[in-house]
Amino acid sequence: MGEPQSATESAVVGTGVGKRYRRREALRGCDFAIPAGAVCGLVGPNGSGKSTLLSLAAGLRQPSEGELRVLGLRPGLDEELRARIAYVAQDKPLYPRLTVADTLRLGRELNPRWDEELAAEILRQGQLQPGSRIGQLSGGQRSRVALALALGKRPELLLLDEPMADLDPLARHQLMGTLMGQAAEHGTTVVISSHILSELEGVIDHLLLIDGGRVRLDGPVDGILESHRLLHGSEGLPLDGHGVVELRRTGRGSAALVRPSGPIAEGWQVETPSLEELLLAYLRAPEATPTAHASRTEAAA
Ligand SMILES: Nc1ncnc2c1ncn2[C@@H]1O[C@H](COP(=O)(O)OP(=O)(O)OP(=O)(O)O)[C@@H](O)[C@H]1O
Repeated sequence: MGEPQSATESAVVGTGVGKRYRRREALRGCDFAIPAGAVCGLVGPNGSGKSTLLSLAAGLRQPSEGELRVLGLRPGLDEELRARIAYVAQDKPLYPRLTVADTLRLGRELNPRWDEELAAEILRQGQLQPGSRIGQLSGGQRSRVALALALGKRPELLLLDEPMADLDPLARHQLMGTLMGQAAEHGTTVVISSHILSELEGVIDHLLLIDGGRVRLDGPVDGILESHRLLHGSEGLPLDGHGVVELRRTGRGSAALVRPSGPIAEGWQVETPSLEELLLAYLRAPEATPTAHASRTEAAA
């Protein structure tokens, strides 16, 4: 078994990763590095390639081009990796005929580092009956079982594909708290895809934004926010020389998200964007200049 990754190493590294499904190109030329111990938000519009990227990292598929390393190994090819990562797919595949208790027993039998107490607690919080069949649970209840299995495994890397999408707000809040507590306690790297941007604020410390199968942003959240400014002002104020991610009209004038390259012209009201404001601007402006590499470099500087 390989050595655990130190905090300075990367847990997931993509180099020119591409994935093609027959004629459709889902990912192209993706370069990124998610540090070990990070909680990484994987964000992008529908069909941008998030699930594809997670399934590659989980070793369920192989890249069509480039290289992907997970905990220093090749997912799907290096067998030992299977025990060290947990993957919760978007459709939460579980055995519908098994009961909740059978499912937990399977987790216990298959995973040497199984944390029974944690898995059982997650199920108890959702008031799930051990004798209930998986096939008769609601979508949110199945998500809870899938998360109990994944967390109970005590993985070094947790890959979560929209894990909270069908949970009610209270359950989401509670499970996110459990997830973050466990990640902090055990130094688990978490990669979580989500469309609920407010859910990621204050939770993730690394951002991977993909759009149209390409990486647009990859870096520490603090550094990315710090390298952008949100501007409000009257229409026609100059933005010369700055990298403009988005410029739009508002009821009272103009708003812009920019990557400043020097002093900002007088008249603009200047703020550092929140994570949600930054992500919304990028998602609204899909054709903006690709900035992935520059962001990472600046954020690291
Ligand atoms: N098994 C498949 N066969 C063919 N094309 C696929 C397959 N899975 C995904 N795709 C295509 O690859 C692209 C990326 O899909 P993917 O599911 O990775 O996106 P996503 O960002 O996870 O989307 P969403 O936010 O809707 O879940 C899409 O154009 C999709 O139609």
